[in-house]
Amino acid sequence: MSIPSFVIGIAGGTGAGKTTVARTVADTVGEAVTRIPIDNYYEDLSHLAFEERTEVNYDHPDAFEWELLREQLNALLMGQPIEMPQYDFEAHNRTDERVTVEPTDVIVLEGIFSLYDEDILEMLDLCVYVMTDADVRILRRIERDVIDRGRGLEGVIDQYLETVKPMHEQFVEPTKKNADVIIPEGANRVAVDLLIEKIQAELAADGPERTDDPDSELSFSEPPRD
Ligand SMILES: Nc1ncnc2c1ncn2[C@@H]1O[C@H](COP(=O)(O)OP(=O)(O)O)[C@@H](O)[C@H]1O
Ligand SMILES: O=c1ccn([C@@H]2O[C@H](COP(=O)(O)O)[C@@H](O)[C@H]2O)c(=O)[nH]1
Repeated sequence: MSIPSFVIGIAGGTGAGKTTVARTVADTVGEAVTRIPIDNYYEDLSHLAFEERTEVNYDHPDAFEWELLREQLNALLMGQPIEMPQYDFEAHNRTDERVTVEPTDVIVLEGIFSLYDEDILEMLDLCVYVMTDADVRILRRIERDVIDRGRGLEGVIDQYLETVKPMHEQFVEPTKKNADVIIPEGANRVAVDLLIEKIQAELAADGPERTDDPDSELSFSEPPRD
């Protein structure tokens, strides 16, 4: 088990390429990286019928359970495992399942509001905003929502115009000012390679032999963050 030493937030509009960037980083760097999708922290809406859940504004910050996200991120930073909720986009709801996530050296927090909450910003060492034009994002989203998230074309377009676009302009896009790095177009190879190099440099600076095994001569402990 590790005490995370480097925490990255990856924000950006829907379809910008956040998940693709985060997955590429995690797949390349390997098991030192844990990916935390903020989508897993949408409020539990089990008290609503499916039809009512389709009417919810999922692009407003109030749609998320911030307290749980702060608490679980904080626990990881203290070296404690969490029981991360899971989200089902087809059902518009959290599932009953929880997945145990052990802390690793690098945490990647990814989602439209990764750079929104002041307390979470305090926990991030590197803030990334993936910036992709709105027309490209909506085209990507139509394809993804229809193929992967069980949606109809008309519903995707209505939702985009009624909530996704206005909330993006009001709440998501302004968080770009919190970014240290802006990645154009999502899976931008040059930018993603630089991000991976930065992470590998941070890991190397922490020591290649790093371990928290108390029986190891190389073991060490770090004080929890403020
Ligand atoms: N640079 C890129 N060029 C082309 N397609 C991309 C690029 N980055 C991401 N995509 C594609 O766009 C879609 C949405 O990307 P995703 O990472 O899921 O976006 P987000 O997580 O920001 O909603 C996916 O099908 C992904 O393969
Ligand atoms: O039940 C739900 C929950 C969320 N959404 C939409 O998902 C996107 C955020 O995910 P990305 O991977 O960043 O696109 C957000 O824009 C919500 O509108 C949903 O449709 N239903």
